[in-house]
Amino acid sequence: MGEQTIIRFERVTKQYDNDPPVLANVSFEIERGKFYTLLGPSGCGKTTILRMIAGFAEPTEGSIYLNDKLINRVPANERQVNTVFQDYALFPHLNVFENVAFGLRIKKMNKKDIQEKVTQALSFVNLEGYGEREISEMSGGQRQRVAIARAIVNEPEVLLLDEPLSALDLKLRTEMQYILREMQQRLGITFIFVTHDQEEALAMSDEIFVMNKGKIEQSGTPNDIYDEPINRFVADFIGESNIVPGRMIADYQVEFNGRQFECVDGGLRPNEPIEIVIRPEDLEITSVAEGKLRVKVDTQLFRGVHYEISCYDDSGQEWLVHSTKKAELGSEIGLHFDPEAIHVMRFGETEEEFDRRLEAYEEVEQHVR
Ligand SMILES: Nc1ncnc2c1ncn2[C@@H]1O[C@H](COP(=O)(O)OP(=O)(O)OP(=O)(O)O)[C@@H](O)[C@H]1O
Repeated sequence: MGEQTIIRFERVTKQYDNDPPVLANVSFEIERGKFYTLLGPSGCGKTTILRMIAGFAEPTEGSIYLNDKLINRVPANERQVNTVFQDYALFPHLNVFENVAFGLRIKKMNKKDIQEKVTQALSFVNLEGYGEREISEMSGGQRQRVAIARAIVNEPEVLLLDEPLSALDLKLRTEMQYILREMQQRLGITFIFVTHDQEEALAMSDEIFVMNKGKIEQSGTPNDIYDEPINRFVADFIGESNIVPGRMIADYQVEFNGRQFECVDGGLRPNEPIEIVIRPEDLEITSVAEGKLRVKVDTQLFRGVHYEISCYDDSGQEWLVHSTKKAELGSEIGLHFDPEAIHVMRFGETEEEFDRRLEAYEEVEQHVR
């Protein structure tokens, strides 16, 4: 375990009754002082991971370590971990100050220290001077900040945030994203943030775990995940992509659309079936003669910063283009892209599907030989 590791999951499985496991054999490490995001569709197991870190649920199998200590059975109140919930879970009959002071009063801290710590926590979330307000007098965004102040006042080592922004409107949500990110950097606390919003994850995180059906499909920095998705599930979930089937010819050479193209990816076997990803913003509109692909423009939407243009090639494959240039509906155009724009993925939506397909592929290979 690295020096920086604060939390470690080792082959953790969580199963309720005889249902299929909601988490299956999950292993990962969380480093101190970073902003992590668990990203994935509803029901993939994000909250289950948070609940196990907080101590509200126990793993069925496997081990969870906090600061190198096995904590599978350590009660929630003995962990240096605090949670901010989606519904804030504030006490409506207490004012802002008392909501934030609650944990400190339970710890029987003296009055002067409580005053100092609560004032500091409120100023961290830009709510200085709001202590005497009732919760009912606070807006959604302000309540969210009270909930965060209540969590950080306990000086946890890890702060868990379960979709804390999902009840806010878009403008407030963006504002809170800045506040949270900035606060995490100032406090240096490890944040583990749960969301199903990929833009939020990309904007805020040092590291993202992309989850699907009780597994982590891929972990990495926002750039890694966006630029180098490992499979179709991740590519589809993070941003918009053109995903087409193809074949590896050799290192740095792929075939798709019946033609060969240079790329910068290698390391896969010649002839291996692959899928290639090209992001819509990496496709450039040009003349048919100059384009690497020839397509017909089908629809076009103005999105403010760019046009979102849907085109089809002769084989009926759709190509989505984000372009600052406008195209003419129904016209034939060329699409240009650089070798760096081609990202090669192993074929199949998920790792499991990939393994099944590879087995089938190897069987066919043996027959051919
Ligand atoms: N106490 C429980 N008993 C039985 N099944 C449960 C229990 N808690 C969670 N589950 C199931 O575990 C799965 C994962 O739930 P979890 O809340 O971790 O998902 P999630 O990714 O956080 O989803 P969401 O984004 O909708 O909150 C779901 O299918 C859920 O129904």
